[in-house]
Amino acid sequence: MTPSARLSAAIDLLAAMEATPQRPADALANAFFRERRYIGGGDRRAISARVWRILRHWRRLEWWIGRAGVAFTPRMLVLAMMALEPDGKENPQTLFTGERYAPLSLTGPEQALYNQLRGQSITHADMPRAVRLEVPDWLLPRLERTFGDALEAELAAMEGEATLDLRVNLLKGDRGRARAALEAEGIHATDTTLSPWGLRVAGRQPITSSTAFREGLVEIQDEGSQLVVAAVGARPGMRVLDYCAGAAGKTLGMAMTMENRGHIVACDVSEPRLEGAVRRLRRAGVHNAERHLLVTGDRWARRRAGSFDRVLVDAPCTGTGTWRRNPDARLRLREQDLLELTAKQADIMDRAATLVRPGGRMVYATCSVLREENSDQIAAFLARNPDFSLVAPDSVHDDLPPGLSTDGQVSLTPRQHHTDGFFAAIMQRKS
Ligand SMILES: C[S@@+](CC[C@H](N)C(=O)[O-])C[C@H]1O[C@@H](n2cnc3c(N)ncnc32)[C@H](O)[C@@H]1O
Repeated sequence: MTPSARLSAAIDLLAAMEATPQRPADALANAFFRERRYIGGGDRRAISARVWRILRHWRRLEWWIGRAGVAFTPRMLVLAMMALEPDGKENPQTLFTGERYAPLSLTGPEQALYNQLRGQSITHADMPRAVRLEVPDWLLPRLERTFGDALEAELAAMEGEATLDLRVNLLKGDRGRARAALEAEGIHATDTTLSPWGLRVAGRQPITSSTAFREGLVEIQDEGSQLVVAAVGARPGMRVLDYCAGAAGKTLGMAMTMENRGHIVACDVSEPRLEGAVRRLRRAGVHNAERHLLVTGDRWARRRAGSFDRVLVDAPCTGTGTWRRNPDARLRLREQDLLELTAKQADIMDRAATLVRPGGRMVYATCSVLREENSDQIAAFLARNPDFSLVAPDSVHDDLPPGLSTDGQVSLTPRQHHTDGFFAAIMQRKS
């Protein structure tokens, strides 16, 4: 594709996002490219890179467009980003040509916007703090409560691009073997510093078509997510429950630390998500897992009360820890969502707790950085359930690196740990 045609496709993708603002950008982009199979891998990456860069700067671009008093359109967004790029080398005149596959020529107001913004810095002193930090107004006080003086630095790190991490599946081989297998296919990876099973891949690489991935030797999983698996400490012979298993991302990790021995149940209320687990479990060579769809008034849970050594609650959450991957999620998040999610998290935790055996452990985790979903939830749960208490990671079976948690709670952030934002709390039921 020519640079103009790529630009045109980026404008079309932004228009699709504007038309359905409640749909996640990555799902929209997947559908967009599926309908345009003629767009090759390199073009797709270039188009997505432009769109994701705009998503990361959305509130500031919106502010500049509003200040200029022009209509807020995908073309204006693209132009504003071009004008405000610190080392912007693109010339809109040569891209908006109106020729075949290129965007139409610039209108007067579009050219005026570009001229007005060119050479300015994207962040302006008059911007409200929430605009400058690219967060919804209602969320700013909550983020201030979480991060205090470190807020700006933490949010700056959350604006960066996420790393591409893999978990080596010890059921199939070790880190050295996985590194070598990937290297043989031109994929350079280095050991992660916190997860004992992680590899970090340099740049964007087509992992899913590699032999190591197809044979189940590696799985794509953020290092933070791997550390949640480590916090559970699932061991061979245990009975383990992954209560919000989704497509089994963490079930796979726990089956690995259980060395395929004992029994693990992956539960969820979503049938399609659990369905997604089947292929992954098979590829990873997991033999000790069962799936169970949770339904209202489930007798399955009642019959298994107090029977699991480990229960993981990987709760549905705002996903504020994954903004590096999904910058559009910031724009979609509403206060009502947070209120509904915190009520749901408390309910799920109470239900899951009934399944823990005396002396067993429940690990509550989210990929959120908000206290409301993390330490506040734990404090409220412990007040409601006095037979549970926080415990430090197991010193005998410890996959968590030292120093990450002393009180049984782990808070990871992109700035401090170079992972997604994750929270995990380890709680033990009285014997
Ligand atoms: C954060 S996701 C889980 C991700 C998954 N553990 C992984 O590692 O890939 C949260 C999951 O909770 C599920 N969920 C929502 N409400 C639930 C409920 N009441 N009980 C159990 N699971 C629930 C959702 O369907 C979703 O799959």
